[in-house]
Amino acid sequence: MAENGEWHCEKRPFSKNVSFGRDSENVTETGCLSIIVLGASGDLAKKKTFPALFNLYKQGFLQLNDVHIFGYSRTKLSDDELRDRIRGYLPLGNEVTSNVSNFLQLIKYVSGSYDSPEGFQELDKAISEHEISKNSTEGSCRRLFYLALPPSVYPQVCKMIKSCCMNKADLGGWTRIVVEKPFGKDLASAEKLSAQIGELFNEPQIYRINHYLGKELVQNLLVLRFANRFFLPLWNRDNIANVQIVFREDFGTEGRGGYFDQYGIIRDIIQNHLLQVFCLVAMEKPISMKPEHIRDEKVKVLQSVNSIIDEEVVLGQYQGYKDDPTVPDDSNTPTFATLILRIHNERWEGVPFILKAGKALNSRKAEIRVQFKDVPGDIFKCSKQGRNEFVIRLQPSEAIYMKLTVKKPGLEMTAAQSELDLSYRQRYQGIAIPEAYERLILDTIKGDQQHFVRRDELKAAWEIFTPLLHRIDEGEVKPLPYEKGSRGPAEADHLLEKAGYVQTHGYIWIPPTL
Ligand SMILES: NC(=O)C1=CN([C@@H]2O[C@H](COP(=O)(O)OP(=O)(O)OC[C@H]3O[C@@H](n4cnc5c(N)ncnc54)[C@H](OP(=O)(O)O)[C@@H]3O)[C@@H](O)[C@H]2O)C=CC1
Ligand SMILES: O=C1O[C@H](COP(=O)(O)O)[C@@H](O)[C@H](O)[C@H]1O
Repeated sequence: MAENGEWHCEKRPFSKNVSFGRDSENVTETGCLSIIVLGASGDLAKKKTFPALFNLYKQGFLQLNDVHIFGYSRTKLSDDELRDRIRGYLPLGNEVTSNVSNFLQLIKYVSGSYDSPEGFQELDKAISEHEISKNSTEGSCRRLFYLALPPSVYPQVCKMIKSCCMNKADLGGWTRIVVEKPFGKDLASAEKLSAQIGELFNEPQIYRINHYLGKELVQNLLVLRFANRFFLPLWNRDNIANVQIVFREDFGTEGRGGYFDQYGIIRDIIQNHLLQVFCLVAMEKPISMKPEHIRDEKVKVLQSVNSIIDEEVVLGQYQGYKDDPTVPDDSNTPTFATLILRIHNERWEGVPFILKAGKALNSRKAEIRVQFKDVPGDIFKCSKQGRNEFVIRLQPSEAIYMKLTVKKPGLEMTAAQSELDLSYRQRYQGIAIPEAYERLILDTIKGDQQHFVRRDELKAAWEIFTPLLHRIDEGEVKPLPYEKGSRGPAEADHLLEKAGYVQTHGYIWIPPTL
């Protein structure tokens, strides 16, 4: 931040960094960089991966004289055809046209299969040609493989990368792979996938991406919790009544029904995105901000979570979900879930963490809501007004606000609910908040694994949900129908109430306008 209080993003060359968690410390990164997007013809690649690379390019993190980007998939495409597919998805501000075309010229396409060496050998040749053209010493080059592919092909693709496309020697260069969620369907399948990939790559080479960890306010959580004195004594069972972590979408699974039906809302959102947020809210203070220290604490809190009980789960499926021709008529897949996690430790015993996610609801938002207990000896009858709440709005309209009771302005001594409000759009005017993928891809290039999921963390996450997921898969726990555009099943609100959440009636936070 500049002295005048404004934030700005410097245009700068890719810097040598000192992040913890790199493949090897104290190595000067001089070799050229190849970013290979596998599954380049797909949805994620065009909507997220290439746009994120474009943003990094615009800010000077990817340099024309240093970086090359390769797309790889089975679809037969020319370089220009791939560029044309991508062009329409690039986030254009007041863009100079030459920026877009220079970026697109960085991209080459190679077509090949995922399970035989020919295509990968051709890819390796193309990468090597690029490296040679940049006069890079063999072995000093950096190769980043982004698997924008269905997880079913991860093992074979990793084998092919390992046998055909690795950086040739260890002269400061590296080979890293980025894998997308869903990483497995349950504990056994995730462990199998981890073992298959783990035989080929070391943990520091594997980046399990979860884009929620790249969101601005998720990245803010540890700072908020551990850099502010006033939260430290309050953040525990003595003061906090309950915590909600909520994800809502106001659209259904249209166009993705086939994928979604095999996974459901718990695997799609709760086991990964909401659980990562949960870790950051509930974990103990790490020894330092080093990635391994943070991830150690996340694993500890995950391992302290009790088994989920059926009485603390409400599942829903929106009416019309099964109209999608790719969804079976007898689908038992939940598109909505509210469930309670309970942590068996000194800080959190007895505090319900309510995780809620749903598709086709009445609004789109993601937030964390920490509700405090009632004031003891309440001389103002504050509890009638509602409880103190600390809310972190992850999206849309990023904000942090604190609901508190104040004297209503005027002659009378009346208490009323109000808020201390840090709305980002208002407070940080003119600051573009980076896209999650942009940040995370930059981390993979820097070798910073703080915002990526470690193998033992993933295992602990699946351990929490697998028994419930199996009961759902077996049809033992069934989703309740709910209307599209509603709040979800009413039973979910009853569960919240039962868990001790007290809703403030007649109060609504309105994001300030400029
Ligand atoms: N799309 C999104 O918004 C998000 C996606 N993800 C994850 O990212 C990954 C990629 O997602 P997305 O781009 O949507 O997926 P797509 O279905 O678009 O698949 C990507 C590419 O993979 C190839 N492919 C598709 N199905 C198969 C198959 N059965 N066997 C081999 N290759 C196949 C296709 O390329 P070709 O046929 O040309 O080889 C396709 O273009 C997935 O793991 C997904 O869960 C995560 C978060 C959000
Ligand atoms: O991973 C996924 O996330 C999106 C929601 O992402 P967001 O950044 O827009 O909140 C969700 O729609 C999708 O089902 C899921 O696979």
